[in-house]
Amino acid sequence: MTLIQLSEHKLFAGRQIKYQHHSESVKGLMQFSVYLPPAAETQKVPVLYWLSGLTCTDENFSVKAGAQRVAAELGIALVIPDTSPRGEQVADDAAYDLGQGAGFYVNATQEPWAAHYQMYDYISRELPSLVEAHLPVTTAKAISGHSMGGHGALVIALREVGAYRSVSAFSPICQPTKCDWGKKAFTAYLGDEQSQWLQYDASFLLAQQQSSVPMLIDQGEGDQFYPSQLRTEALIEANQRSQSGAQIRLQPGYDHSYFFISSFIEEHLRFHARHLKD
Ligand SMILES: N[C@@H](CCC(=O)N[C@@H](CSC=O)C(=O)NCC(=O)O)C(=O)O
Repeated sequence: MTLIQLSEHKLFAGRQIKYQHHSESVKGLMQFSVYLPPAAETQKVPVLYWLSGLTCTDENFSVKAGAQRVAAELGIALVIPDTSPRGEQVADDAAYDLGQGAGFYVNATQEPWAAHYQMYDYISRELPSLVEAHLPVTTAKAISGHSMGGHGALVIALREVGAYRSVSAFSPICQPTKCDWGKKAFTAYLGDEQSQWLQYDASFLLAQQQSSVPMLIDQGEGDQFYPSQLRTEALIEANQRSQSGAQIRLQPGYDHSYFFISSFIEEHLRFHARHLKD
């Protein structure tokens, strides 16, 4: 599989690069961005995967989060994929919370979505293999994300036991089986059988077992989607029930935007660095 470089910018002595490639999982062209810190010029570096939220591409986090300065200092690569398959041949919906830009990081089983919406496999298997084969990175991985992407990061880290050194999330959709965003997307992508939904519900997965993956979550108390869509309390309860030791912090006054993410991204990067450098 080849990577086609679309753009490159020097940034904090490292490189911000956008790639395009054919994906076997989603059966089409995908784009992702990478930040390679200066250390990657001379050695392999660990990677933080960032999963974005509804309506996003790889651009939102790349230009709004302000993560690259600290990633440069810590010697961590950032890999920032798109949030769904794209293109005229790919099923879509007029609403912002279904279809292109809203893949929910699941493997769809229902038509017309199943042909291309295989985002779980793309993020958890194909993309790391591609990145590790073509870029100067080690196999040490962490994962983080925002909102729909926070849901994706938590579900992937909880299901792929041992694959990620740490997981973090900003304003994650904690219990998608019980909120309007999740119920709409899961009905479309996975069908009406709700037992199929639970494999993608972080609160359900965390309640089932004591998780050993270090986990940090920040939720703004001024978030317009909190608590109705995000259901943070379900994750807090699951964390208590399973005694998993996740840090789940409520941050007074912060909303759902990238202003919140940029306020705490440094703490998340330093949290991941501690586990990636072990
Ligand atoms: N357009 C919608 C809300 C869309 C939105 O807020 N998207 C968030 C993620 S929400 C959960 O996944 C986002 O990251 N937007 C991109 C950005 O750069 O801020 C509406 O109007 O309600």
